[in-house]
Amino acid sequence: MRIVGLTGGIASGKSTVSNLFKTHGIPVVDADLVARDVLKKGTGGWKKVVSAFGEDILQPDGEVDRPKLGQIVFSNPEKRQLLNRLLAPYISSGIFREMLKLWMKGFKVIVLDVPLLFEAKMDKWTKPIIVVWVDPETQLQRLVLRDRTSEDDAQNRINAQMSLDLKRTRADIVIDNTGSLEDLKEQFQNVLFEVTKPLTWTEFGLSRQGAASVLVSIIVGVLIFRKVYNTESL
Ligand SMILES: CC(C)(COP(=O)(O)OP(=O)(O)OC[C@H]1O[C@@H](n2cnc3c(N)ncnc32)[C@H](O)[C@@H]1O)[C@@H](O)C(=O)NCCC(=O)NCCS
Ligand SMILES: Nc1ncnc2c1ncn2[C@@H]1O[C@H](COP(=O)(O)OP(=O)(O)OP(=O)(O)O)[C@@H](O)[C@H]1O
Repeated sequence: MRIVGLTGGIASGKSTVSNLFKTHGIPVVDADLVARDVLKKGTGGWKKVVSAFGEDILQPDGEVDRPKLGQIVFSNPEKRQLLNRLLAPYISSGIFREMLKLWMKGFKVIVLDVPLLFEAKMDKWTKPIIVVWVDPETQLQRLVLRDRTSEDDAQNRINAQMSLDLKRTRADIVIDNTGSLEDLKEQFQNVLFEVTKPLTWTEFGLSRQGAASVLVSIIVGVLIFRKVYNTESL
């Protein structure tokens, strides 16, 4: 199985690119959705976070008040690191579970959309790595517009991540999403071509079909060996 890494900065356009993959039949594991699940009321992640940050971060219905927690962690690096540390094991196992489901369904190419792919060192699982880059002014504008937030708040969130310029140096493929959606779709055609190239032997071995072929080869090998061995010992 080919595990494509998709990352970038906040509001750089990862979800927009993810949607293009999905419309072309390539499934996407969305780490933000996994991170939401592991913070739902009553889960292990929720318990850890409530005991570390206190009940003040809860809404009256007991769910985490996400904007409130966001304000705390995006303006305080130590608290953000604490939240990351608490949730990281739940997020990685959630991502792994989603990947396993897609593996069992027989998908040969899947995309992991992980905003903190490099920060969480998940880049070693993925090849190729796609970074969706955007110029800083456009990123800030789009974030303010999408989240209807202040420039200060948006800048805090941008500053909480590794810089997009550094991320692009670690990419196999860079998508520059500073232009229009039409520009993006045009670049996406090349990306799709790269990502859907025939699998390498290693990728094939990691796919469900590859694993099945290895298993069948082993069984056939053992049967032939036993037949030859039995014939010789007669
Ligand atoms: C702080 C929380 C509650 C704020 O929730 P909110 O609904 O406002 O934002 P949402 O989860 O939709 O995230 C929006 C974007 O913020 C950025 N972001 C989220 N968490 C982090 C983080 N810990 N560090 C840096 N950037 C982050 C990502 O680019 C993400 O796409 C939430 O982001 C969270 O639980 N974060 C910790 C989990 C995490 O690391 N998520 C990223 C998945 S790899
Ligand atoms: N090329 C583009 N032209 C104009 N608007 C765009 C373009 N690409 C994305 N957008 C808009 O910019 C905003 C951010 O895009 P998107 O939500 O895809 O970013 P993201 O990287 O997934 O963000 P997050 O890290 O918060 O999940 C959205 O409102 C989206 O509609």
